Amino acid sequence: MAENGLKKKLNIAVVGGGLVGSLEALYLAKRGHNVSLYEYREDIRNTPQVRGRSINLALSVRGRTALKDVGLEDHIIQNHGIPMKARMIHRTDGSTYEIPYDARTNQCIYSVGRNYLNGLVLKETENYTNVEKHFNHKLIEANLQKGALTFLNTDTKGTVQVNADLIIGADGAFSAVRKAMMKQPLFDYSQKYIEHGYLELCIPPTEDGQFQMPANYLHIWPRGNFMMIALPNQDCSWTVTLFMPFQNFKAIDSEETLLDFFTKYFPDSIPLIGRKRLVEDFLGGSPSPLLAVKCRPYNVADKALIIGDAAHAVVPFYGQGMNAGFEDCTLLDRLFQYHHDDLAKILPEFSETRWRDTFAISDLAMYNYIEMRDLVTRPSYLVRKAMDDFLFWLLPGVWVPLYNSVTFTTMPYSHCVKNREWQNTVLLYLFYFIIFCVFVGVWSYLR
Ligand SMILES: Cc1cc2nc3c(=O)[nH]c(=O)nc-3n(C[C@H](O)[C@H](O)[C@H](O)COP(=O)(O)OP(=O)(O)OC[C@H]3O[C@@H](n4cnc5c(N)ncnc54)[C@H](O)[C@@H]3O)c2cc1C
Ligand SMILES: Cc1cnn(-c2ccc(OCc3ccccc3)c(C(=O)O)c2)c1-c1ccc(Cl)c(F)c1
Repeated sequence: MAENGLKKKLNIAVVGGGLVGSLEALYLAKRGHNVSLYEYREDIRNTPQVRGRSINLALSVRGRTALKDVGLEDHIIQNHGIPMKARMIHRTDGSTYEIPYDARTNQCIYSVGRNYLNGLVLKETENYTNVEKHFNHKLIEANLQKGALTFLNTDTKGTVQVNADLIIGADGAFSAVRKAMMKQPLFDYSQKYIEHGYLELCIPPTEDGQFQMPANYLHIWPRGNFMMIALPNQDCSWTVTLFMPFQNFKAIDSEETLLDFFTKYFPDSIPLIGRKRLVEDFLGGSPSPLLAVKCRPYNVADKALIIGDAAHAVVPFYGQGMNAGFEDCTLLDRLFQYHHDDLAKILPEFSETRWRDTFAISDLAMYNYIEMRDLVTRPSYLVRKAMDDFLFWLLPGVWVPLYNSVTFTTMPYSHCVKNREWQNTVLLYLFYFIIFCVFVGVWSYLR
């Protein structure tokens, strides 16, 4: 707050015009600050889909809450997002069965196009004269304490010096802003590449432009150490993502080994993708790596902050990365409101209150990745899921399964984990009680 009691207009540089950076620029613009958004790539509204980034994503409640704040939720839900009300599990014999997310309240997640959503948010910033967007600007140097940034203009090959009251790094998993933060004392950082990579394939629409599979489902082919999913697109195609260890990708190096593999594990997908298209896209592509990043704190004094994948890149096995990054923007906006734009209070409080939840979703996603291999084959998982679903039906306000609390509520991620631990304890005692009753019953019968 300025001395005269009026709100001080901050000059804020947002580095990264991806999903989270463009949303954060919009949030800050709505607060009246002067925002300069710097993006390495060209304006995605003028370029085709970037390979090596998922083409569509699952949007759930946390992401929707952010979009509602900036007035874009209704547009996305009514005009673009495709509701997925259940999982459609595909067995190896090609048969399928569905598991609703929540039959009682028709909860669903939405499949949204990455480029469409990013472009929509960028377009919305054009309604604010206090937002400048600079594409083809790559951050190459940062003095965070001084609020000084140096960009390479990849068009002119010249450099651009920028000074800002606040630097927000939303420049993704390989963040240059985070790299500058790592020079700060007491900055903790860890990263992990998992052994799995991912490759995207496409199930095209039928000749008359319809979906080849039931549309309102998240299709999952769980196969132990690898799994495949498909999310629907607006053009009635499907973006199929195969997650598999790199060594397995490497072993599939010919049309014959490819078709043998798909015939064994995903036979129903071959006619859907098309043999020719499958061979071309699989052998013509290469799997992308999956990286998890954990770090803290997210701020440097009242000068700089990292959000989104720059702060907490997670493996995609919970469909929460973008949702978590959007939630960063929501929580940051609440702090701006509460502390009247006082960065000396906002930034440290964001770091201190957020890291437990981002660590929790990172661990949950990694847990899902590890557990998924056994989940669908291990009887104990299936029993647990059945008990979860029954108790959720019996006590909906009390017993919320882990996936539902993460995906369909804004319960802090760390509370979702605590909630699960409480449920595990209850089920364990319930299991012991059942064993005890069986024992007493058998003992009484045999007496
Ligand atoms: C296979 C896969 C599936 C996924 N599925 C889902 C899902 O279903 N649901 C979900 O919620 N999340 C999902 N995610 C995660 C989601 O994609 C990310 O969490 C999200 O894109 C993070 O957004 P971001 O803006 O923080 O980072 P990014 O999307 O990586 O954007 C960072 C931006 O910064 C720019 N940039 C980078 N370096 C610089 C620099 N030096 N100077 C200037 N600009 C720079 C980049 O060009 C980019 O535009 C998935 C991820 C993967 C890999
Ligand atoms: C993109 C996105 C959005 N949500 N989810 C998701 C995650 C976990 C889930 O449950 C654990 C489970 C999944 C698969 C098999 C058994 C249990 C469920 C579910 O239950 O529907 C849904 C994903 C996703 C992302 C990657 C893979 Cl590989 C995947 F399968 C799903």
